[in-house]
Amino acid sequence: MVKENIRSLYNKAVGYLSGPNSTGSEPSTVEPNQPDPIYSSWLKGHPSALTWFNETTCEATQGKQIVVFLDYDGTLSPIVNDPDRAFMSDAMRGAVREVAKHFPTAIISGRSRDKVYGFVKLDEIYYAGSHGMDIMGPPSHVNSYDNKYQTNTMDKKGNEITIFQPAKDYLPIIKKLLEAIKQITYDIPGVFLEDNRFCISVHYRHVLSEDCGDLEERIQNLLLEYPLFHQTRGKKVLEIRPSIEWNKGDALVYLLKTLGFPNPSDDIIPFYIGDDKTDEDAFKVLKSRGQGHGIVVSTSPRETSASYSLKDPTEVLLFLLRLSRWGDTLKST
Ligand SMILES: O=P(O)(O)OC[C@H]1O[C@H](O[C@H]2O[C@H](CO)[C@@H](O)[C@H](O)[C@H]2O)[C@H](O)[C@@H](O)[C@@H]1O
Repeated sequence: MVKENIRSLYNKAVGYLSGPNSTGSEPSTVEPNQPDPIYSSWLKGHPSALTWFNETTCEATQGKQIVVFLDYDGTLSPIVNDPDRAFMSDAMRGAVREVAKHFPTAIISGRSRDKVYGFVKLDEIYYAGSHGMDIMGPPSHVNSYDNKYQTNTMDKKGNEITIFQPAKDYLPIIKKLLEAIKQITYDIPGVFLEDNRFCISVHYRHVLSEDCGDLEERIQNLLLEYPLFHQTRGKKVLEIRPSIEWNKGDALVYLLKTLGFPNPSDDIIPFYIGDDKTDEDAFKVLKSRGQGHGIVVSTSPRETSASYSLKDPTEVLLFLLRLSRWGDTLKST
């Protein structure tokens, strides 16, 4: 039954990629007819994870624990104009669910944890919101983190979980900062503010290009009054966050520790798939630990610490389905 589900999801994704005359075999249309020479040369340094993750590489993972980390926007859902409508397809949800049946799986997003959960709606995975500053992970008995920021509790199903919020002390001031940002940006048409609990997103996708400089200047000036915060950038978004030494890479390490894999020498293969600048922190961690594989989602060449690439969420879907099929094979052997 599970195998049937995976096969039908996989065929659907392959059919989608191959177009209406699809034979159901691996899509040849994944490669454009006229490959861009710059992209092709970049691909040599960051090969497609779809090409690379074949039977031989799967075999090489045998005996090792695969752990899967996923970004949300631009990875599990396509980038869309309205941040409130970045829905995940049922096929993608099904694929993540299947992967999580075989391997510990976590989503690490810039969104608030509640918002990501609202899109993903899966109880069988872990979530880290606010760029990793709000983690819902496995029960942690690890002492190396400040217990002040760590709470052991139960999820809806009565399973033990740990909430880790290293920027907890900043909550009251973030609320104040959000109000201040509202006040200085209300007269710039197209600005959309998103409360990501421990971070604030200032979206400028719909702001006229001639107003963008002004918007950024106002934010910079305001941040002079809030020295405990700084601004980073995502896709058409300014992200305001507490200046603590914590990012998606730290969240990945935290989750690996609480999953029982504290050391770079542990026999595990973590995969991290993401499309944004903030995902680079996680790619760097994997690279420096010499553990697992970073997979960047990008249709164009870019500077990255990831080793492999996927073009878009549709290719992410195919990759996840392939991973879950491999998990199925492992189970039956
Ligand atoms: O870490 P992520 O899960 O990738 O979150 C990063 C930001 O993603 C969202 O914004 C981006 O996606 C929107 C929907 O596709 C798009 O409209 C926006 O322009 C993108 O920047 C999210 O809304 C932000 O709060 C996150 O910081």
